[in-house]
Amino acid sequence: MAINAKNLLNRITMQDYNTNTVIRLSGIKYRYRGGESLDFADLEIPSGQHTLMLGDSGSGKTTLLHILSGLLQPNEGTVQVAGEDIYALSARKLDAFRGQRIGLIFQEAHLVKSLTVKENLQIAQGFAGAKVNNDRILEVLTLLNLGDKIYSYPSKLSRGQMQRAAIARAVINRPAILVADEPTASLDDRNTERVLDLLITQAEQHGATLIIATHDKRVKSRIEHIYQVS
Ligand SMILES: Nc1ncnc2c1ncn2[C@@H]1O[C@H](COP(=O)(O)OP(=O)(O)OP(=O)(O)O)[C@@H](O)[C@H]1O
Repeated sequence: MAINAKNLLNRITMQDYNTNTVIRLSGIKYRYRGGESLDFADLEIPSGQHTLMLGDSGSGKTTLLHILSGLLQPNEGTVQVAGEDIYALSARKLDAFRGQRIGLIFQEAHLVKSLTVKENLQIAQGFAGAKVNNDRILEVLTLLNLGDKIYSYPSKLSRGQMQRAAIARAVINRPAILVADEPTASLDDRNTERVLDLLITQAEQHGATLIIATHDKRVKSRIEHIYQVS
């Protein structure tokens, strides 16, 4: 075949795409006990891309986030994250992998109530097998405007502060993938903008891949790529 600029470009683009894919889902099916099977379209997400998972309530967004985060093994299909077939890993290795590579933000903050904000971040560092790094904790909390809450217990935080503490915990280990489930649910427009700014800025600072699941139409204008869950 004659070598010309066009087919060279095609080859380079294809190779780049393949090596940069950070999440690859194929043939995924999940069935809750007694429920119908949820089937998901195949998905490839290039490293650093920001993706919105959009779908009606009950369509399976949370289920899919849990599957790609290593929390819920599908009945069928493969899940590759950063080149690893994650459900082929031992439970211990999968825990460490998740702690190092994936930052999760759930609908509820799920902070440990008996620990201060600082201690919650220290256990997140420990869970990923990293050494406790108090400088990093202060850096992240300051960035998220929570520096003065470092010794506070979760019960003393406002809803917005709790959510920012959950974002701090998700980004503390500079994960390659940041996953947020309905981060703007029940927030007013101003706070929705703030939370999205935080997530996008945090992801951009470390070139992280950002995945947000929502049925909040306000988020749509901020994220370029859409994966429809139906
Ligand atoms: N623990 C469970 N046991 C049984 N069925 C479940 C369970 N969790 C979810 N489901 C069902 O699986 C389907 C997908 O749920 P999922 O929470 O993934 O949807 P979602 O798109 O995230 O919804 P929402 O936008 O309301 O959060 C729904 O029909 C739901 O009822």
